[in-house]
Amino acid sequence: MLLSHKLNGSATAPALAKTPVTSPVPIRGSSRSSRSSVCCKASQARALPTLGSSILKGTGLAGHKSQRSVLPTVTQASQQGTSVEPVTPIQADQRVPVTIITGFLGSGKTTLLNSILTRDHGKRVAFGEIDIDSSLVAKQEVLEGTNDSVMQLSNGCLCCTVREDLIKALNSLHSRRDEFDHIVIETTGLANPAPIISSFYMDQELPDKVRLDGVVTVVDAKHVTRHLDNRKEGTVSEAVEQIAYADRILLNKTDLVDTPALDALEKRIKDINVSAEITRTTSPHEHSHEHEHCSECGHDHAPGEPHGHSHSHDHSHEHSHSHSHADHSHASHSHEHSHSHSHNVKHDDKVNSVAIRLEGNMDLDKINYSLGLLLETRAEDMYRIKGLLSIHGSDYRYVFQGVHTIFEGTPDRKWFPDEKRECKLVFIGRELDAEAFKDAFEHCLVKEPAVAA
Ligand SMILES: Nc1nc2c(ncn2[C@@H]2O[C@H](COP(=O)(O)OP(=O)(O)OP(=O)(O)O)[C@@H](O)[C@H]2O)c(=O)[nH]1
Repeated sequence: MLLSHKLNGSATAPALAKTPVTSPVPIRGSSRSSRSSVCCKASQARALPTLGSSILKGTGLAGHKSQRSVLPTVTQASQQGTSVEPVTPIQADQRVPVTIITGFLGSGKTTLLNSILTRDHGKRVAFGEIDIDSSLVAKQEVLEGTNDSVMQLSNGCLCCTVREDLIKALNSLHSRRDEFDHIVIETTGLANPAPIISSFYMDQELPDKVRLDGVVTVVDAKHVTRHLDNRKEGTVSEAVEQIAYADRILLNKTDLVDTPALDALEKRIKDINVSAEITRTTSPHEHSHEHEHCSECGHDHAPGEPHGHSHSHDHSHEHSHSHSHADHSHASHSHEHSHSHSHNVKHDDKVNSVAIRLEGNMDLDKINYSLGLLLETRAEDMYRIKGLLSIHGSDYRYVFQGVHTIFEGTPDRKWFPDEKRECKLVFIGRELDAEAFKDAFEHCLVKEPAVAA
């Protein structure tokens, strides 16, 4: 349902409120992604898209413009001897920011959203809910003061249906953009938010109207360990994927978990996604502990009430439950072991993060080549990439981000005269080898001539 609400307060997705700027894009593109390649089974099975991270200060680009390889645009600019400066002046981004809220069943998305929508933060929010798992996807749009209702979807290719419907809804909302400041989309269902995120980049016009501001994942601190561990051989659990795509993570229901367990959980989350900011939350829920929602059986239970299934809400029991998964360690154990961010992820989540920070300037051709190669060869494993680059010969910082085959980058602001020139890159994906990544990107640095003694 899409509703316009007067948002009060600032509990909104914190990733949202940045002041964006926009500019054209010397660095942009996506590896050979095409609509067909990101559609249907391919996109459902994996997930593709996303961005909206706060490092990207609004771009004039998006998927449809980024269907080209990441290489030619930049290389061309460089070879022609042209600078990599922005082509037109950086200007304020007028597009409507959209936040996607995702999270496992019962994690507290709706409760949090309700609190966002009723607090006094002076923003008007249009809110939409999309069920990405149901075989029948239905959606309604209702704007405050009106009763315009809207779209009922039929069965069909789910990701196409979701995408087409979302694109229509957002386009239609945009025509009334004076009525709200921000759009929030809550995803329901188990799946990862990939088809929704990709919608922002697959349409021709949408990227000029709305910008994906961020993906917020609500994590149920009480039950997430089980969800993280619950995966079929050779696959990644949906809970892991939801964490991997996040720009911001709300670790919710902290009232039900003790601090050491929360600390261990945060560590496990950071092993998956090192760049998302984690905020611990306790939602103002109606029936608190008396009736805790059970995400496993879908019902609310009073404390001590039999669940009719194996898990208990008692901490010690939950620990033993998790240990019963033979190939996983429990989150609470993770702090006892030293962790590697490369292959040996203790929990066998397979999804890990590599964060690289390098002082100095990058050679445009080399970084372009390296990123292009990565997109060519590891696109399916690459859930998200984000970065801030200092490019040799440019006064501008460059920010980029990508999801699987979709990639976009743009000049940000000028480096301050006394600012240290450095590059930061974050990769979140399956089985990423930190050392190999570091080596590859170190080679992109411009070697400064040795200073004579
Ligand atoms: N103890 C506790 N319960 C919470 C908290 N946040 C939400 N709940 C409860 O958890 C249950 C599920 O919350 P919802 O907001 O409906 O979760 P959801 O993610 O929207 O659920 P789905 O739409 O089914 O995926 C409700 O019974 C809430 O009252 C919290 O911080 N602490």
